[in-house]
Amino acid sequence: MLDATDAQDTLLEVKNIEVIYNHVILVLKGVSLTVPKGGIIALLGGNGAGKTTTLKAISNLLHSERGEVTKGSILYRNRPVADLNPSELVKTGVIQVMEGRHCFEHLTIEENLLTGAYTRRDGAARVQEDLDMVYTYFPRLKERRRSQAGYTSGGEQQMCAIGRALMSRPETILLDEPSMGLAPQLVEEIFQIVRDLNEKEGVSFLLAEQNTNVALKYAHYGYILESGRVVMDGPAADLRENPDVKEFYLGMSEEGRKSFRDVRSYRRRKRWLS
Ligand SMILES: Nc1ncnc2c1ncn2[C@@H]1O[C@H](COP(=O)(O)OP(=O)(O)OP(=O)(O)O)[C@@H](O)[C@H]1O
Repeated sequence: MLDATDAQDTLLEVKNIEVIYNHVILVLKGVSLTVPKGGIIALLGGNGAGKTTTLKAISNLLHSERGEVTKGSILYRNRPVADLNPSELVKTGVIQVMEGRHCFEHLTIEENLLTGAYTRRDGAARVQEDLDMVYTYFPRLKERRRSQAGYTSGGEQQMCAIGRALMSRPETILLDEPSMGLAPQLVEEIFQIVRDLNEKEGVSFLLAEQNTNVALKYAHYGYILESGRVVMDGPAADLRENPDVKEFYLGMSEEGRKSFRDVRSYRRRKRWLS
């Protein structure tokens, strides 16, 4: 079993980072996490917990949003990512799939996938091989390859966004909320593909998810963020069994499944107590 604390094969290390937007809004208040080689690591938490901000801090995308890392450090293979712009980061092996998919709507699925290969200089034949590899994992994309992306379903666009990221031959994919807006069966299908890519292609994932249930089913290790802080972390199997995680994030308790309303009032109680 992979352990996120196994320093030997560490790819990504986020060390105690603080992020401030617009010079005043403190959003991350000391977040640390590790992605080991070959890991699927889940970054969990509710709306506004700071998941997307953490991913953007890693891929150096905060500047365009007037955000900056004001404390701590982020290292990829022991190299500070602050020295790299997003395209250099892609060449280093890290790519982010943004929340909301962001396909080029007027391009076909295949044209979208090919845009993911723009940093590569290893020739058309290798790119074609990888396109075939993407179609092996996503047969739906093969069927829809001549369709304009804007006319494909939400699930197909999510697949397209992941497929496009794969075309850069990444070592690590930062995946922001892959389940967003998708039907449960499709969410499982996408997570199953994430697992396959991890096991067969060796791609590591850091995935931000509100859907704790599905994320902990497929991830090896999880970090739970609340109000910009990591409040809990551990192997996914342990988190799934943890009574607080069950209560607050899986909507279950010792007495059985709790309603969302119960959990909400419990959360309010927890806030008053803290
Ligand atoms: N560009 C920005 N300027 C100011 N505040 C921001 C900006 N982007 C995000 N925030 C604030 O930072 C906090 C964390 O947001 P973030 O998007 O990282 O959370 P999240 O965990 O990804 O939530 P969600 O699941 O809703 O996307 C929120 O309070 C949000 O309002």
